[in-house]
Amino acid sequence: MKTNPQLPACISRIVLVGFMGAGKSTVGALLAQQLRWRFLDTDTVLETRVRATIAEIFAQQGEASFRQLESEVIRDLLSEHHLVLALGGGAVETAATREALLNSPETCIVFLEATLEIMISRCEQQPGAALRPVLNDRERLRSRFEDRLPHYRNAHLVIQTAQLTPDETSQQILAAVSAFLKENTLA
Ligand SMILES: Nc1ncnc2c1ncn2[C@@H]1O[C@H](COP(=O)(O)OP(=O)(O)OP(=O)(O)O)[C@@H](O)[C@H]1O
Ligand SMILES: O=C(O)C1=C[C@@H](O)[C@@H](O)[C@H](O)C1
Ligand SMILES: [Mg+2]
Repeated sequence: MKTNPQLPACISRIVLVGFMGAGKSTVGALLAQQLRWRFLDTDTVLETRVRATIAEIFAQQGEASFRQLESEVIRDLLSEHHLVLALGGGAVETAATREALLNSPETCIVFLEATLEIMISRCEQQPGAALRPVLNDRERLRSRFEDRLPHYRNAHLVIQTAQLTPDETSQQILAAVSAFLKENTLA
């Protein structure tokens, strides 16, 4: 695990970033349970808000429109406390989203890292893989991954997940942030 020096003095929300299949949704739910915080996933919040699936939004409105909606959802959720938030894999592509994340006080950003091959294989084992627009645009997948990496790496914590279970990943995050939690929410 790599820890960047600028971890916030107080943490009242944890945001998980990383490519599709990094484990943001899986680990985020576990982490929130352990902290007794709320867990939200921007993909799910967006789908509920727009009353359409991500595949439908991509097909009907295009990716630029999806990114705009995603950025609005993230901006809104960054005002919540005691929240673990899993971001969509491509959220860091949007400059306004990156800015909102880096300027959000008391927010700890955690990058879940693995190789592209491992993450593709994790995604392919999930139901609905055939409907995922970015996953299925295979020609652009590696360049998207490489373009996003420097943004993911701006996170406060970087965790290599390839050799870990989701529970071990969650435990590593807890160990790294527990001294910084604003309130003692651990049992
Ligand atoms: N060490 C690990 N950490 C996290 N997930 C793992 C790990 N090993 C295997 N997995 C599996 O990989 C999958 C990760 O998928 P998940 O939906 O959590 O990723 P995601 O980062 O939220 O992706 P997306 O950007 O597509 O929403 C899950 O099925 C999970 O069980
Ligand atoms: O990597 C991406 O661009 C995406 C990841 C998913 O979480 C969803 O936000 C959507 O399918 C796009
Ligand atoms: Mg997810």
